[in-house]
Amino acid sequence: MSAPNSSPPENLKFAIPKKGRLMEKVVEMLKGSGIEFRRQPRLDVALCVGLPITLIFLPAADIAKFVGEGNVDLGITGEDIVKENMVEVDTIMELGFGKCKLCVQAPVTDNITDVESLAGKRIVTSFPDITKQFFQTYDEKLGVTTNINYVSGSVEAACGLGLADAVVDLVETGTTMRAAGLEVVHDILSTQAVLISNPHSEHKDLVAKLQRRIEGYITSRKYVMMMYNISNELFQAAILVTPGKKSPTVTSLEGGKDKAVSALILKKEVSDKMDALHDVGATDILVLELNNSRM
Ligand SMILES: Nc1ncnc2c1ncn2[C@@H]1O[C@H](COP(=O)(O)OP(=O)(O)OP(=O)(O)O)[C@@H](O)[C@H]1O
Ligand SMILES: O=P(O)(O)OC[C@H]1O[C@H](OP(=O)(O)OP(=O)(O)O)[C@H](O)[C@@H]1O
Ligand SMILES: [Mg+2]
Repeated sequence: MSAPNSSPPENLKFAIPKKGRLMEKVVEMLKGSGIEFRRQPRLDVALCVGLPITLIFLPAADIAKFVGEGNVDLGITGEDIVKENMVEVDTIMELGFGKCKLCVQAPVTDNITDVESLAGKRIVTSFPDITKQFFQTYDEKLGVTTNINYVSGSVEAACGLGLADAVVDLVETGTTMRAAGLEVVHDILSTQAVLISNPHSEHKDLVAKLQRRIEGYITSRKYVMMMYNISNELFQAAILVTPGKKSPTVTSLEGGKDKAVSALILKKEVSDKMDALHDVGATDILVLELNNSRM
């Protein structure tokens, strides 16, 4: 695989998915993290504004290999792809999107409950190495050879077409699997999108800066700022409800009888926390969206 070499040599090379659901999320995340770029139509390389970074748009399935081999410094792809490629990369952070499971799936009508009974049969997948590794133990135990065939997409069609007895593919909602008349026989692994870097990259400082920016953005998507007033007597009970990410910020209100508290709250807990604060006796409860953060 040759290095993408159309960027200034001193720039950090950052590979991101060129299409699909991961690309949409990554572009949104980079924008929110202040990593702006201008991409010309049909070009797979873009320079970042005000940062010595060249973005390279690549198929998600190729990114782990590019990072592992040092063709690029940094990349975003699925953990499933990192494992399938068996490359040595540093996983800098989990990104909280692209979450799904890699599962062994078989036709519902076959009523297979034990994955071991698929050893020695025909399996179709886009993850041949993980699949091979998974079935190896059963193959050795039973003295058989599972027949694993690679396809790059639409894996679920393989059983219906008579090409496979089972497939190994990703399941998120299960809609694709059910539409193909399949069911999960066994979960192999859980995956999500990750930021990965080449262990020998010369851009450690810039990688650390990008990590801080992305972490700040992720925190600002996960949390809101909750503010309220509470009397001195009820204060201890209230801060048990809102201990904050590190600790709440507390100021005394004019007159000294009440306190104003602000604390970060997980978005998913907002309604429960507001109810609990109301029950404790807090007033003037406000919830503010975060634009960005740096912890
Ligand atoms: N349904 C899904 N839900 C969540 N994450 C997913 C899902 N499908 C794939 N992924 C994650 O995204 C990675 C890339 O898959 P994706 O489908 O986005 O790319 P692609 O197959 O190259 O593109 P496309 O499907 O648009 O042709 C997968 O390896 C996995 O980590
Ligand atoms: O459980 P679900 O919510 O249905 O999602 C799982 C499906 O999503 C992905 O397919 P994609 O749409 O990317 O098509 P592809 O297989 O052609 O890549 C994956 O390969 C599964 O088929
Ligand atoms: Mg896909």
